[in-house]
Amino acid sequence: MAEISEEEEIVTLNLLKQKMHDFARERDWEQYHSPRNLLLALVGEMGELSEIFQWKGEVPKGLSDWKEEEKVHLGEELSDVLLYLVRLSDMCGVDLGQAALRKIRLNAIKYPVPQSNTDVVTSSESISLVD
Ligand SMILES: Nc1ccn([C@H]2C[C@H](O)[C@@H](COP(=O)(O)OP(=O)(O)OP(=O)(O)O)O2)c(=O)n1
Repeated sequence: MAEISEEEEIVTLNLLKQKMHDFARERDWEQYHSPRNLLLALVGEMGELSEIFQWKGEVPKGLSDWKEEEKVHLGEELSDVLLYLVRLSDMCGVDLGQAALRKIRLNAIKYPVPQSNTDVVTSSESISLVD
C-alpha cells in the first residue's frame, strides 16, 4: 500500500492534538504548556493574525487580490491560532471536536431557521411546517 505523505494525511482535530502533544514532549516543553500560558500564546497569535488585516479596509472573500506570499503568511497565523486552541483544549481536558459539535446544535436551537425556508415540497403536494 502506498504511504500517505503528510500533505495528503486526513486532518482531524485529534491528529493535531496528537502532533502538538508529541511536539511538546519531544522538547520537554510540557512544563510550559499550562492552560494560562497557552491562552496567552493564543491571544498573542490572534494579535499577529489581526495585524495581517490591519489598515487594509474590507477585503474580498477569497482574497483574490492578495499575493501568494501574503496568503501563505495568513495560513501560518491561522494555523498558530488553531494549534494553540487545540493544545489549550487538550490541557483543559475538553474534547474540542465534540464540544464544537454540541455548540453547533445549541446554536441551531437558539437561532432556528426562519419558518418560510423550512417548507417541505413533495412532488404531489406542498407540506408547510408553518401552522
Ligand atoms: N512554547 C511553544 C512555542 C511555540 N509553539 C508552537 C505553536 C505555534 O504554532 C508556534 C509558535 O511559534 P512562535 O512563538 O515562534 O511564533 P511564530 O511562528 O508566529 O513566530 P513569530 O512570532 O516570530 O512570527 O510554535 C509551541 O507549541 N510552544
